[in-house]
Amino acid sequence: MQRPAIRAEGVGKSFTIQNIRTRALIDVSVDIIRGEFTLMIGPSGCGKSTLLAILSGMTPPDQGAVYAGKINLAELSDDQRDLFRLKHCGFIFQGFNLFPGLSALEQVQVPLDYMGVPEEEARERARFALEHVGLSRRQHLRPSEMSGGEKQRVAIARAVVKRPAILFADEPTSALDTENGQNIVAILRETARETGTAVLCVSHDLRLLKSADRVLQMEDGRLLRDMRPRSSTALTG
Ligand SMILES: Nc1ncnc2c1ncn2[C@@H]1O[C@H](COP(=O)(O)OP(=O)(O)OP(=O)(O)O)[C@@H](O)[C@H]1O
Repeated sequence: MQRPAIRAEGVGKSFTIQNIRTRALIDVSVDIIRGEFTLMIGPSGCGKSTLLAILSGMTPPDQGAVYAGKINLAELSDDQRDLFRLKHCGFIFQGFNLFPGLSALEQVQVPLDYMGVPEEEARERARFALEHVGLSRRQHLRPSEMSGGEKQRVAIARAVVKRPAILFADEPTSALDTENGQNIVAILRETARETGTAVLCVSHDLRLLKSADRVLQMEDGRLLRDMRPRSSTALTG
């Protein structure tokens, strides 16, 4: 049975700047499934980042609901949504967002420290997460001593160490060459398969299409198509 980690229902979002209103999202309904690598594509400005921000509880929608289980994120306070993100969401960004002064092992431990996990357990879990991304031997290195691909793998380890229900990746391969990019995608897919995490990846990189379990295509604030490339079926659109 397909279990959604998060579900948007009739979500709408607009931004108004200098009296000009932009409808970033229009009546978007979608569920992101556990254990799947879902890719979200679409032209610049079509609403991908806004949807990602709403699904992760970073931004509240103007209309609609976002369910994590029975909890509607749209009804939570800012503090409650912050706590939801800390406990249940992992994030990976194009620019890695690592701390310059920390070793790989320390970077991965940071979220566990915030969550109050005891030091020894945090260290053990961080080591295991670095092993998952193939960096056991490089755990003492700082970002300046690592390649782009290695830095992104540390970022993945830092995101998965929390055992999040959902992992959001925003353009995770755009700063990497083909080989490193493919390596990162393989790790993200494996993470979904092995841990049951729902991985939602926003990307312009169409090379990722062949690795995705599911592809969501957006256009002008709407979800245009919902496809499963390997089974060649379009669920909608
Ligand atoms: N904070 C904001 N204030 C005003 N307008 C915004 C804001 N965030 C997004 N928008 C507008 O909403 C629309 C959707 O933007 P969004 O960033 O979600 O698109 P995107 O598909 O992620 O684009 P890209 O691929 O270029 O990152 C755009 O027209 C954008 O200008």
